[in-house]
Amino acid sequence: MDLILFDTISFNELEMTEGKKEITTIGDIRLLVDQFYTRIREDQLVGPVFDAVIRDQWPRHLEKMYTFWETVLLGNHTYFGSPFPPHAKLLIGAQHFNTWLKLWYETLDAYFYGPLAEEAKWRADKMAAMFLSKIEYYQGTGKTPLI
Ligand code: HEM
Repeated sequence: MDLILFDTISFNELEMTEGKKEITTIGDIRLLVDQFYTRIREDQLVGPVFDAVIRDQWPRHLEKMYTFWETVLLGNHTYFGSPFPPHAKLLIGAQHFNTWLKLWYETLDAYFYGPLAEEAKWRADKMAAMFLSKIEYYQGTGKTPLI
């Protein structure tokens, strides 16, 4: 009986991590970011919002996002921007952020497991909530964001 239980647990753990890896290198960050924005661009709700701003500058945007997530997850400080301002005047709300987060979680779960994969979800959750609350504030008051 014990043996059967042990086998079941091992099998489940194997299935959860099979073909996946922990996030450890800039190559992992690039894979994550590339796969995520491929999903973003294919999405009918959020894809057009990105494309309207980024147009033919996707390589530049992806390079910036590699540095952002490399800084957040690997602690190599290569991103020196201000994340919020490009979002301040976008006509987006809770539904857009929910879709963004769903695609982010799906991409992470498709390729990665482990503490940094979970941290990537946690960080994105917090930033999405912060962005949304600032956007709603600016949309409600008509004020211009300072930072
Ligand atoms: C539906 C939700 C979102 C939309 C539509 C969106 C859209 C955009 C757009 C249009 C840009 C500017 C790209 C450019 O000018 O090249 C941008 C930049 C960026 N976004 Fe988002 N974004 C969303 C959510 C998020 C979230 C949740 C995060 C953080 C986890 C994030 C992090 C960033 C960062 C770091 C930049 C670069 C800022 C800089 O110029 O330094 N975005 N985003």
